[in-house]
Amino acid sequence: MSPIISITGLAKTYATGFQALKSVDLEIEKGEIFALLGPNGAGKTTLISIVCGIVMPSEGTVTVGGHDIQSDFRAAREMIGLVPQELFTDHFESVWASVSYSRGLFGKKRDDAFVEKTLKDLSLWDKRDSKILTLSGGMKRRVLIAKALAHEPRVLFLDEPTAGVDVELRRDMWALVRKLRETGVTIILTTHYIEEAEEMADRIGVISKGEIIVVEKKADLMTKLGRKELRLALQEPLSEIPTSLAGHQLELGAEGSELVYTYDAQRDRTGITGLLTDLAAAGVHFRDLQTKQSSLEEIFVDLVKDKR
Ligand SMILES: Nc1ncnc2c1ncn2[C@@H]1O[C@H](COP(=O)(O)OP(=O)(O)OP(=O)(O)O)[C@@H](O)[C@H]1O
Repeated sequence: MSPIISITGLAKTYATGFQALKSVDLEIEKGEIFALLGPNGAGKTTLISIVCGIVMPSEGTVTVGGHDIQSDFRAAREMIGLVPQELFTDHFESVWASVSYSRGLFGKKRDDAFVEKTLKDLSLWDKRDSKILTLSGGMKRRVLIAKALAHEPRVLFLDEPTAGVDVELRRDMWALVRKLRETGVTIILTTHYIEEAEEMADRIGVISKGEIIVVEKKADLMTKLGRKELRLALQEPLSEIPTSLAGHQLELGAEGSELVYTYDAQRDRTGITGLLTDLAAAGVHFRDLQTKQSSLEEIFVDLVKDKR
């Protein structure tokens, strides 16, 4: 697949002297959902803001659909819709006026049918004449998305799209993002909610202290970096791990009634067969077992911790 966004050697030092981004290279593929994960202050908003032309880069280049964001700003910006974290200024406008205005800002021809379709897709049609200030928080977020989509962008940035929204609205937003992707829109979202990245993303980039430390397909990230655990529920609790089992990666859990074996599922030899043989020889019997793959959250915490 060809990249729709190419970022090369991107760096940003703010006027305070703070270096928020350090030589970031990243390609976003056409039609994917890309999640950018990172702790507070990692540089997510700075990165998005540069691509959207809100913040000037200190070094490096960015192209969107082949257009350089500096030398060919208008063409690059026209391809992008941005759903910011912050809410509105146009409280006294109606939903319809606000969304139509956003379209006009990009010099697009008036197209009432398109605005109508966008509002309908976002379940905002009934609210088209309502003033924005009368809407609930969830509805306001939908309006932000409608405004970002009003000029028919090919790339949509969502900065923390579901921060502070309830579970139901979060699910609605996820469904909506998927629907948008089906129409060929490329989606880049930043999120603190690992669950969101796990649920939504095709690929995940992890940013920490201004550097992209990992970019992987979600499934690869989970198998490559994830570890598996084998939990054995013991017939008799143990007070300590028998010395004959010291060669295995074991821990005692659940007050001695469980043995937890951690292994790398990618390796040819997981060591499970040897472990089971040694357990039998040590007279340790179990009544049940289960395996668990580490979650994206555990992987993320490990990655970011290593970086500190
Ligand atoms: N205009 C600015 N001037 C100086 N420093 C800034 C400016 N904007 C952001 N920073 C700093 O740059 C760093 C990265 O900020 P950024 O907003 O990009 O992080 P983030 O990953 O989006 O974090 P969050 O999830 O908290 O929004 C932070 O330490 C922030 O304080």
